[in-house]
Amino acid sequence: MSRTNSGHVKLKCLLLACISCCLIIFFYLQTGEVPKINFRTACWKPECFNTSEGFISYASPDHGLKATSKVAAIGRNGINSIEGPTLHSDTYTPTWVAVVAAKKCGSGALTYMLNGHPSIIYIPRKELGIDSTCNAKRYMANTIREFQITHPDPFAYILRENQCLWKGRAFEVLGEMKPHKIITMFCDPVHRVLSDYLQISLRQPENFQQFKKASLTDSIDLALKHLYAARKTMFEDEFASHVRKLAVQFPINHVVNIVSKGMYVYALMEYYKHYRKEDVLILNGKDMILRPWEVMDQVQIFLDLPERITRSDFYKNEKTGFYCFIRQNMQYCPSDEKSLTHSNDTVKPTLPPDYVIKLQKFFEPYNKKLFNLLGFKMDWKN
Ligand SMILES: Nc1ncnc2c1ncn2[C@@H]1O[C@H](COP(=O)(O)OS(=O)(=O)O)[C@@H](OP(=O)(O)O)[C@H]1O
Repeated sequence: MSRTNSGHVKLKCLLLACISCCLIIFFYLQTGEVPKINFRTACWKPECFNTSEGFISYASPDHGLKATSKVAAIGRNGINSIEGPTLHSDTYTPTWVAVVAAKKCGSGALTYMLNGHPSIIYIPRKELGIDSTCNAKRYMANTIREFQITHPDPFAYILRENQCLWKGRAFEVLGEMKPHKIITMFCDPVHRVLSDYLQISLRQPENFQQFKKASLTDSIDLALKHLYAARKTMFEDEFASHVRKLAVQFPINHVVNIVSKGMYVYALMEYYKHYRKEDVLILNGKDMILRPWEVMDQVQIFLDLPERITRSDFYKNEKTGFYCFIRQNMQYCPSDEKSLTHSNDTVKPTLPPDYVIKLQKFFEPYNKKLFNLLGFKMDWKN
């Protein structure tokens, strides 16, 4: 072999090695798994790179799951086209659902009640023993696999991870373990400010220290000042991403967050980049308080589950004003201390009327954008 020829061969090898490294890094970033190259079935044609059944197979432990097989045809909402692990047979796999609701909009009651459905398993995050499931990709993927083995029967697994609402790409890192469907819940952003402030000041005093004991109205003023100034100096896209970052990068107790977390449109926009609209269910927190059985119905239809939770599973607790859920051996009936802003017989804090107006004015354009994106309005009036 001539010197030039061997030089070319070396160069080609080097190039091939570089491409392989890039692919491995890309794959790792996407899935959190180190890919194992199966040379026997390797396909180096460009079209192979577009399919999940190309030359890469998973090196993760085999729990009896076929990592690359297709999700079977289940449900009328089209999840049959989603790639995912198949359990035990090629014809059935449970639906993975992530509840990512706006903080203080009623997702606690929602998930608890849904857990009363015989075909739903709600997995509390504390059971997973991690702080956040948005980015703990390897851990999440393994835990989900294990749950699928220990609970092979139920139709849907629900995980509540409200922190992920502001990280629209959050679940992408889970790769094939990404939830199939998303349930979110929004409520009146004006009332949410009060609810959030009280939650931090009364229930999380350790976080409240850092609020520097700003009063509710001082906190709102500071937050509005920041957000109006940012809006003025930034382009729309830049501002949207700034709002998303506030919720994620600023500490939980940052005053700006009590207002910015009500600008739901900027959270939802990101979700729609990663999920089809029909795979995202938007619920109204107000319905959860007034007609929880209707919310349950929406979820049952969305997940294509048999209607097991009905109106007769609810009764009103006149003392708290909330509906309680009772079904077989499950009961959810929060005491009047659970709610920080609602109760029928104790005086709860309210927002001063001038602050209601200030906040309504601030949220108006963002609510409008949200309703345009949704194609329907949410009634948040009391
Ligand atoms: N049935 C029932 N029982 C109790 N509470 C109910 C119920 N339905 C909705 N809500 C409203 O849920 C609000 C708390 O929301 P979250 O559970 O999402 O809070 S958190 O984000 O998990 O901290 C909570 O807000 P506050 O009343 O402002 O505390 C409730 O109004």
